[in-house]
Amino acid sequence: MLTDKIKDNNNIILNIKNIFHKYNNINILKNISFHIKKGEIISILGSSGCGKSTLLRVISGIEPLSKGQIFIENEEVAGKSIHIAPEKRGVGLVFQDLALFPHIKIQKNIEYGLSHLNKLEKKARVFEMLTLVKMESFHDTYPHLLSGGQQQRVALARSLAPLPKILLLDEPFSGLDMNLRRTLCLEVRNILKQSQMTSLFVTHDATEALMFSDKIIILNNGEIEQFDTPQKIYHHPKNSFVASFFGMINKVIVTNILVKKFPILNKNIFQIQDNKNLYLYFRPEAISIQSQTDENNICFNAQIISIQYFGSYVLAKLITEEFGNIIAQFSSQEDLKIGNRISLEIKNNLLFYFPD
Ligand SMILES: Nc1ncnc2c1ncn2[C@@H]1O[C@H](COP(=O)(O)OP(=O)(O)OP(=O)(O)O)[C@@H](O)[C@H]1O
Repeated sequence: MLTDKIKDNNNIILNIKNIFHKYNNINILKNISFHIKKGEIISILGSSGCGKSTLLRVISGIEPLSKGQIFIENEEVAGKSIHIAPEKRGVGLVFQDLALFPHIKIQKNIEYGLSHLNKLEKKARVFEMLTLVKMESFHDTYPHLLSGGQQQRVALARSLAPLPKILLLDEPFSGLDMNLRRTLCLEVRNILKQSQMTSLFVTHDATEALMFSDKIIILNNGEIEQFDTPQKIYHHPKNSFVASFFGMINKVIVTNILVKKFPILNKNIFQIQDNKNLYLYFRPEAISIQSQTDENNICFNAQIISIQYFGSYVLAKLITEEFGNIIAQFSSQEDLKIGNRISLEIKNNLLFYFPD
């Protein structure tokens, strides 16, 4: 209905329309379009140099746009002959190098950016933000006396204090050790959800993107490969680039011999053109020890040639007649030994097919 559509449009906080950005005449961002609704947390995931930070800089206004349009709450902030200054866009920023002022206490650090409020309002806002990030007892402390994770929480409180329309986070956890990184990632997600803050988060860590986001943008060489929920991106990747982004993946060429052996493959691949090689992809965890023969699954035998232990799971290198050498993930509770012959299966819905 029209009223639903209008409501939906009003819900859009950031709208990016066909944007391009060039450095030294080289296109770094190429025809990027997407939008973010109120309260959504979106990640931009991509390898080093693909343009993630450039995209954030263009949205914040630190970099001018080469072409296209950017709207924040329906106001055009960048476009043909329009460039609203960064401080007037209502955008909050959180970077890896926190940029807390070292010589002033936490309370004053958070008050920075609240000059439009009176003394009482400032105090109330600082307390509210410190409570949100569970740092209220540290208001009278200097930044250098806090741990890395605590400093990052204060930096978040400072960016949230002016109540920005959208928060841009550029690899905010990358300076921290892995355990703290994962814990803080979930904590920050809860804080952002609690405050209904619309957020755009840059990372090159696939697990972090899966944990943190409502939706993920996969960026490759300045272009969007896929924009979808973590579940869809992981289980229904659009192409081999996206499928390969989340850790190890097995890749096997589809031959007539393979299709003859596993007729179920034929059912799945009818849409593929004849003149292109077609590859079958499956993740190590898609392989499981066969419970019973099911013609809808791919069932095969393998011999274990090596086992790598990771605590709760193991990665086993297998040799198979059908697929050559492949990698499988099993629970470390399984009693597996090098040289064992095992019967395995891959569920039909865990197979991907892409031309290459
Ligand atoms: N100021 C600049 N002048 C010229 N080229 C630049 C400038 N800033 C970035 N680039 C180039 O633009 C491309 C994209 O850089 P960007 O920093 O956006 O990548 P990124 O995806 O954020 O990478 P990383 O994950 O390593 O931070 C890179 O090739 C980089 O060398």
